Amino acid sequence: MNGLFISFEGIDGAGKSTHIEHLAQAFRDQGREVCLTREPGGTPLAEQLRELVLHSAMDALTEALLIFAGRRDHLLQVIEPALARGAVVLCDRFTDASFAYQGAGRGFDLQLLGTLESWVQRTEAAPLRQPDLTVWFDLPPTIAAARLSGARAPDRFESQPEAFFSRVAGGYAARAAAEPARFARIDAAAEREAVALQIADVFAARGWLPAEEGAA
Ligand SMILES: Nc1ncnc2c1ncn2[C@@H]1O[C@H](COP(=O)(O)OP(=O)(O)OP(=O)(O)O)[C@@H](O)[C@H]1O
Ligand SMILES: Cc1cn([C@H]2C[C@H](O)[C@@H](COP(=O)(O)O)O2)c(=O)[nH]c1=O
Repeated sequence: MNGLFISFEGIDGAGKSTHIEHLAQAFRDQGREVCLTREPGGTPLAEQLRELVLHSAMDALTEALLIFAGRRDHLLQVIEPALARGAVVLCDRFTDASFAYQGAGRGFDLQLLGTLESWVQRTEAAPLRQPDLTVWFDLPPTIAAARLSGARAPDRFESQPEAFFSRVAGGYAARAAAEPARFARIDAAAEREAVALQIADVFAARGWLPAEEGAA
């Protein structure tokens, strides 16, 4: 069976974590091996880099390089081996987040991000490894902020002002417009159950899960 690489994207608080575990179980119920992972992070080394990126002050280039360094390790140690085994890789964020947060959010050079993407995502198995599907939780920043308010101590990204998240949301919209076949937009402002149904439809339409299996 072919591996499947699925990423989940959206601004902080968009609702990704709420739905990923249920999807993982739906795939397991179909007899699939599931690799549940995240970025930044996903390997011991990349988790250490995550701690730095989320909590230590640094300039935009340092931030981008650390994120892509972690991504390289994650891709080689976890994602590629899982895909080679035929597993379903469910990844909470991948490179679209770099274009949205570092590119659109911080104003970092998009061309340089493209160069890093092409270096880091070239593997023995793929000239440019990208997700087969990116589930994009689209949510206005005001709603996300309200959902997250008081929930946890904010990290370097979560403590950014609303204008930052408006730019990040615009960055995701631009990536989705550039690759409409890879992206599935979810109206994440809907009630939890309605969001789950939208996700179920996306997976059923691709024949990856039975119609009822994706709904929480
Ligand atoms: N459809 C929804 N309606 C209302 N609240 C929701 C909905 N979906 C998720 N939430 C709540 O919003 C908060 C953020 O959700 P969640 O942690 O799933 O987002 P996330 O995208 O994983 O965030 P982050 O990337 O910052 O970790 C949680 O408290 C969650 O219970
Ligand atoms: C992959 C990736 C992530 N980020 C940011 C986005 C989030 O604010 C944090 C991760 O936190 P989460 O609660 O696990 O979602 O990291 C980024 O700026 N660039 C990236 O490439």
